[in-house]
Amino acid sequence: MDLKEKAIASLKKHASGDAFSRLPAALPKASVLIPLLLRHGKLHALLTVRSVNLKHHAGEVCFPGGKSESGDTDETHTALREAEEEIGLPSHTVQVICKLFPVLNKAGLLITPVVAFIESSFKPRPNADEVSEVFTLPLEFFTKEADHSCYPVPSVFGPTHSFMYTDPRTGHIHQIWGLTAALAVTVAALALGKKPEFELGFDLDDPASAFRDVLNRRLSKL
Ligand SMILES: Nc1ncnc2c1ncn2[C@@H]1O[C@H](COP(=O)(O)O)[C@@H](OP(=O)(O)O)[C@H]1O
Ligand SMILES: CCC(=O)SCCNC(=O)CCNC(=O)[C@H](O)C(C)(C)COP(=O)(O)O
Ligand SMILES: [Mg+2]
Repeated sequence: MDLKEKAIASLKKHASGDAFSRLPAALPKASVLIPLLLRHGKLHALLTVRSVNLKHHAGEVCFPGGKSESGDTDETHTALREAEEEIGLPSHTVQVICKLFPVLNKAGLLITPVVAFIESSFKPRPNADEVSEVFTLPLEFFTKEADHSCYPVPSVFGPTHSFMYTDPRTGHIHQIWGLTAALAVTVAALALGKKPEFELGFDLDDPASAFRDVLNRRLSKL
């Protein structure tokens, strides 16, 4: 099996399917697309920098995504629609792999991560109202200690991860932290089948129970 097939097989084992379909329907929903691609023989992930003019998370690094709209058929539709709106990613070129367990953020928004492969030749067209920059980086970056630190503040799993990534193409330094870092670390560990050099916060052999526990703990506090 090549790198991409291995990643797909491994990620599919952790698909949440409809395991969370009985959650309160009234919860506001959002989706993020975690776009993976092959570049120079390695798995990469695509991230965006949010416009400084946005009301929420201005200037922060995040995956393409956003809130569910009434016309969306499901969480995957939301992720693909948002990615098309924000970075001009044509939905029909995307190979959706799976949905992971949703995460409930502090604002009570239920966020479903959708993992997908995109074409290596994809050229982003950022919508300047929402996205100021798009960059890709090797997925294994999120398994290394070198540019990683931890804040002793609880995030999705364990402490809050933070990474400083210097994009060799632009020289820009990007901080990736909080929810986005937690999702990136999770997908890197699952897709590469590799334990990070720092504490992951869940058992790589059985992430589904950790994801379910986190969600149930958050839901019980609603
Ligand atoms: N054309 C536009 N110009 C400015 N802001 C926009 C916009 N389209 C969407 N937004 C805002 O961008 C944020 C992200 O949208 P989305 O969920 O579609 O990704 C939302 O704000 P809030 O985060 O304040 O709700 C939304 O209102
Ligand atoms: C949970 C809060 C944090 O972790 S803040 C830390 C760094 N910022 C992020 O990880 C961005 C988190 N926010 C998003 O990904 C999006 O705002 C969203 C998916 C929650 C909603 O999308 P929208 O585009 O409507 O803001
Ligand atoms: Mg958005």
